[in-house]
Amino acid sequence: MKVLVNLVMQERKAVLISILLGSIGGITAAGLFAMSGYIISEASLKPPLYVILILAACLKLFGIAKSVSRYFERVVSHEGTLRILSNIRMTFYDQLERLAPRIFTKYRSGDLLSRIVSDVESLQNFFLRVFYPPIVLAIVFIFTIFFTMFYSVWIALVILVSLILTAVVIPTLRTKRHEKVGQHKLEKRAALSTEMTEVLYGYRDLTISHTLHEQMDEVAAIADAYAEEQHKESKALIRDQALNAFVSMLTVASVLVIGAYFVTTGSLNGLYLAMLVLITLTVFDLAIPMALVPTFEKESDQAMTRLQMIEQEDFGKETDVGTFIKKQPFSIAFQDVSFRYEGQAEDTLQHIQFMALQGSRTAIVGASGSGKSTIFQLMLDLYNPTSGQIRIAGQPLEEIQSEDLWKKTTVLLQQNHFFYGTIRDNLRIAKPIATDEELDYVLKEMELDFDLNMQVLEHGENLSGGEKQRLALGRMWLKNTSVWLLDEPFSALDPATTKRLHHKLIQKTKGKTVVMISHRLQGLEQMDQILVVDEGRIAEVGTHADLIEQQGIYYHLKQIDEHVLQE
Ligand SMILES: Nc1ncnc2c1ncn2[C@@H]1O[C@H](COP(=O)(O)OP(=O)(O)OP(=O)(O)O)[C@@H](O)[C@H]1O
Repeated sequence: MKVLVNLVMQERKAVLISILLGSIGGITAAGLFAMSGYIISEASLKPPLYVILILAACLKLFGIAKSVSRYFERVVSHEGTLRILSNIRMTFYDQLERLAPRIFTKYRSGDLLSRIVSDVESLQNFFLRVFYPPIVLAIVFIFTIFFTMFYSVWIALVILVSLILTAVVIPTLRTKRHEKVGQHKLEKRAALSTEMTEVLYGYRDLTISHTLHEQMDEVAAIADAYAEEQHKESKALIRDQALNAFVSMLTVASVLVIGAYFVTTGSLNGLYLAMLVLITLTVFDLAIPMALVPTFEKESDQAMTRLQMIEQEDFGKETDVGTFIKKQPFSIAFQDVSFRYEGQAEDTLQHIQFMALQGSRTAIVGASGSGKSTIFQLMLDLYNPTSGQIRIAGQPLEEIQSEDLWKKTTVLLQQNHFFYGTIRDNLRIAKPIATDEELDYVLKEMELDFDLNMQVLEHGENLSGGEKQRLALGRMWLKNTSVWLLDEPFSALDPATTKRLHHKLIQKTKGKTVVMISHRLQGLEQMDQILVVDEGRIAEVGTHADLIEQQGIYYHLKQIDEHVLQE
């Protein structure tokens, strides 16, 4: 709640103008109806024409003032809300960006989508319906009560008591129930978004495996549950509004009865009765939406809490502290590093110890599942070691800002994302200022015969596996920092292309620190050291020649590799 108020108060000017215009709108509306009541009564007494004319002119004035102030109140408050939402989105996006590579270990993408779209969207009600309308209502009521007191203290008292009932007592009594309904609705909405995202991602696989219908049934069940929560909420809202409307009507009736009684006793001039009844009717019309305040307040609060959960999530690293990596290219050292994935019974990596010297080339090889990519992820600070230490340029990794590390490394992962757009857009991710000549050169280096304007479909759907890999390598060519980390850069390429690109890679990375994971064992003769990983341990270390001479795991893997190639 405090956070929400702070966010709204960043738009102080919009808040003040909305309150001012809202109050003018409310008071002029009350004035308009009061004046109408008065004219009706006055007209029955057949006053001179000029009196009617003056009153009618005032009526018009009130009408115009009411419409103009209402219009600008809406404009200012909605513009303010849009700015507030935009600030929230930016803040949330900054948090996501900071946590992005690690966040998927704890959150599913559909849930994140729901937070960034629906939860942020829910917050618009906070300013528009929760924050300033009650202040406007209070101002209009104070004005009305003082105005009414001038004619009858008792009628003013009736209005005051009814106001407390509609604006405070009834909403407070119902807050508890709304809390549950709102919470369930947000949870169901997040679940629906999560399941829908999964189905969209896996649509093709589900269709091929004939399980789409079952999956869609599950989604439909969640959608029904969400619709039910929405239905429950709508019912509660309507009930509350109806209750407020009932109290309002009761108040109007009371004012009429009490007023009529005072007219008969002579303590109220009958000329003012219609005016008092109509002013009461108008101001209570403004009070009816107050029934919705607790619901929207709770919903905003819960949505904000869901957004904040991510900010408060402990991903095991303070990314905003630490010094910068100054040395280029830098060395990477693992000192007795062990690592266990959350929820796993055993360590995936055990006592990993090695040093990739600055400007040297290291290859990590080993069987599938031996832990090569995990070493990589630790190196990139995507996970923290369970024990031991990783040092970058001699500094402990935990003291280095992840973003600084990522900025200074050229990283190729096994899976790379391609965006809907052109080849140019997809390459420029690595270097936004790259010229077309530069991009064309990179495409040529990657042996890709693409036009820069060629359309890339979502997830690179219209590219082959090898094309995607070369396009991703092209990004590396463009980024070209002094440290390269490559996870299976040629796994989707044929041996001949692999050989040519491997050669180019060696040329391109001269004098840089290179760590490359490789399944296949071609071209590792140029590596300064090869680490052979076996079941989470480093089983062998040495150059190609050393390891061949040792006739250990590497030697055997190499023999199998060559055998496979010959086949
Ligand atoms: N996020 C994760 N949570 C739990 N276990 C994981 C996770 N990622 C990988 N593992 C497990 O850790 C082990 C090592 O995986 P890793 O991806 O490091 O192997 P790899 O040597 O790179 O394999 P490949 O050559 O097939 O890519 C595997 O048994 C894998 O199942």
